[in-house]
Amino acid sequence: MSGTTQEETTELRKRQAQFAKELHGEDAGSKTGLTALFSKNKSAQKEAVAKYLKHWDGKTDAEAEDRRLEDYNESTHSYYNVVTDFYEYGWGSSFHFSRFYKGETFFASVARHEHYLAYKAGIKEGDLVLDVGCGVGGPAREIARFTGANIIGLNNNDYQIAKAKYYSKKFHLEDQLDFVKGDFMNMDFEPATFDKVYAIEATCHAPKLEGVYGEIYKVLKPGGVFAVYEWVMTDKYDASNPEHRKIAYEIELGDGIPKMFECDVARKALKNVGFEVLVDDDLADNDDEIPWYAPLSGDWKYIQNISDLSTFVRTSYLGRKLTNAMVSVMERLGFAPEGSVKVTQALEEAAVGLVAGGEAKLFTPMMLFVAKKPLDAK
Ligand SMILES: CC(C)=CCC[C@@H](C)[C@H]1CC[C@H]2C3=C(CC[C@]12C)[C@@]1(C)CC[C@H](O)C[C@@H]1CC3
Ligand SMILES: C[S@@+](CC[C@H](N)C(=O)[O-])C[C@H]1O[C@@H](n2cnc3c(N)ncnc32)[C@H](O)[C@@H]1O
Repeated sequence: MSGTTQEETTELRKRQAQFAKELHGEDAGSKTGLTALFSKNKSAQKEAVAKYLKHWDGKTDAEAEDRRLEDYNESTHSYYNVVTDFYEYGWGSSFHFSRFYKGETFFASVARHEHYLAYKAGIKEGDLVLDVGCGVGGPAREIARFTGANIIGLNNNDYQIAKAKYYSKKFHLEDQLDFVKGDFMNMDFEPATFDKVYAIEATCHAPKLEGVYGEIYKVLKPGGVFAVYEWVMTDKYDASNPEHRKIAYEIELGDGIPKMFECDVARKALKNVGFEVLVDDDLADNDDEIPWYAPLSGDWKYIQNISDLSTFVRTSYLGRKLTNAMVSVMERLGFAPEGSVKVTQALEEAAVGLVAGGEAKLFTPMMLFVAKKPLDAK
């Protein structure tokens, strides 16, 4: 975190890149989903799962929380090393939630959620844009096509960067897109580089929101805009209520988040680093007939379209049990690496916590903030 020297950062990056090669192989980009899972280096996968789960021992006291916050970089890196194949298998290449219109397909709603953020940020052709925590580049590809902007994706996970690069070549978007390795708590870009910055369901992995928002503020040009879909606990959340804390812990554990912050913490952090907040809107706080957590809810009444069936089969409660059983057999037979079942169990906790948090409106994955760096900022 803070106090890390340049040598330590370079050393950490080298180690993570080497480990990624060992775990996923040289041609990491080309294999997807469970096919990729079955071709992992088995001992490296076991190590990656252990590295991720070492901080998740059920403890929610301040000391346990501090350990998770301190180790956020390695811990998140390990989390995405082990979940990326499952995410792609179950959800596609955009790792975020979205609102659903009646009759709209799953993938149309995911794309619309991305277009909406681009529209709110005012991203236009020729802009230089930073995507903070870009995953395997699903949103960057969609927003590049939608707006004509040039986008750099920043990510601390080598496997996801390799995949994002592979896809941008495959879809002939290399002229508009680039993907770079880096920690969003300590960015390497020159100050005042970008016209716009966006982040989709990524900055919640930060140990301190002022840290990541401060870096974004620094790399934005004066007058530039930052738009974010933030994961936060809502004003209904009460950390002293054990039921509420249990839900927050399930979300933290299953989603690789050191600590879920409350909405007001995010709001204040934006202001503290110098932003002028233009939009402050929880997009999940509505009466949508089909809630954002519908695919995970297991309620078949939410299937809108025949083309959604394959997604729903993978994401619903029954579908997840089926995947878990399949992975369990494959692990026992030695086809899937040791630890794969533990990963499906952690993801199950995520799904349960997210649906419970969504139903009770204790949690939102789409707290939309649009914030501006003042024109006269230094
Ligand atoms: C972790 C953050 C900040 C965002 C990711 C949001 C979502 C894309 C994921 C949250 C829980 C994930 C699960 C799956 C896909 C991606 C998420 C919805 C699965 C459906 C993938 C297939 C597995 O068998 C079950 C997973 C349940 C959780
Ligand atoms: C849930 S995924 C969202 C990815 C992408 N925004 C999308 O919607 O598809 C969160 C992303 O944040 C990245 N991330 C987490 N912590 C990071 C850090 N400290 N620095 C850079 N990227 C980080 C992860 O590697 C992952 O790609």
